[in-house]
Amino acid sequence: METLLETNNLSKTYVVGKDNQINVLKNVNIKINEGDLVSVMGPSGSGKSTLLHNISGMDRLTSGNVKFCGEELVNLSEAELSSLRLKKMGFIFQQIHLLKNLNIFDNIILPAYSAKMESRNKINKRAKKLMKQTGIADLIHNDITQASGGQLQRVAICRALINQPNIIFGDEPTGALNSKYANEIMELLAEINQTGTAVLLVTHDIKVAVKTERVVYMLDGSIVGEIKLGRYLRENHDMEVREKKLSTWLMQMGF
Ligand SMILES: Nc1ncnc2c1ncn2[C@@H]1O[C@H](COP(=O)(O)OP(=O)(O)OP(=O)(O)O)[C@@H](O)[C@H]1O
Repeated sequence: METLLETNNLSKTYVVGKDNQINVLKNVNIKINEGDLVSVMGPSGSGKSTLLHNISGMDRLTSGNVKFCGEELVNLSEAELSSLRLKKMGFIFQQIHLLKNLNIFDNIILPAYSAKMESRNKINKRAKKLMKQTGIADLIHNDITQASGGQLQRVAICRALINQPNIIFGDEPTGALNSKYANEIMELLAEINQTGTAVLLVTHDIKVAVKTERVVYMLDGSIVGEIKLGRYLRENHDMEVREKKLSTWLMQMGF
């Protein structure tokens, strides 16, 4: 597998107030290969979201570097970074940021129309295909007020996938959903990953992490452990065995 994303001693420091420095990420080294399915766990405040923001170029690191698709993010301008994010990365968050003045279909196609990489006809066709794949084909004419939370997260997934990114970053993507919807969304992300898109998720939810291929654990700004669970869809693993393995390990980590 080719390396898709790699950090080298990634550190992030915030300055709060006059001269109070907080070292939120401390020499983090993480490698994501093409097609990986990884989750990041750890206690609140350990730096998970900050890691996601820094490896995806949403935020600027303080020292070290991040290489994504062969590009050193530190060398890119803001415009180059946003173009890279638009074309090669997809994002899903706990709070689903959809535009209220656009209907569901238009929210999905917007990033592709903005990227101008393909004809509108081709984009529309892919959007319809994604809506079908994610089980929301019936919502094509609906406004975003005319869908459930679980359906809106599927809309966000379609939007994240519309430019055929190399990776999807999810920051607690199931955090606002009930357990049924959360489970469905995680199944969907695992299926999408099967088609080759890497997925990196920040999560507190063992039920989400258990469906990922490996779990890294963050504590106080550092990655302090990693467990490999294997691909559950591909290898048809026993869920109970995976859950036991993961929860025992998380307990050892102090979760
Ligand atoms: N913009 C900022 N300015 C100052 N401190 C920040 C900023 N963003 C995050 N922090 C601090 O960095 C630390 C890590 O925050 P982060 O959101 O990455 O943690 P997390 O592990 O994702 O937490 P949670 O699980 O609660 O979402 C926290 O102490 C937080 O207060």
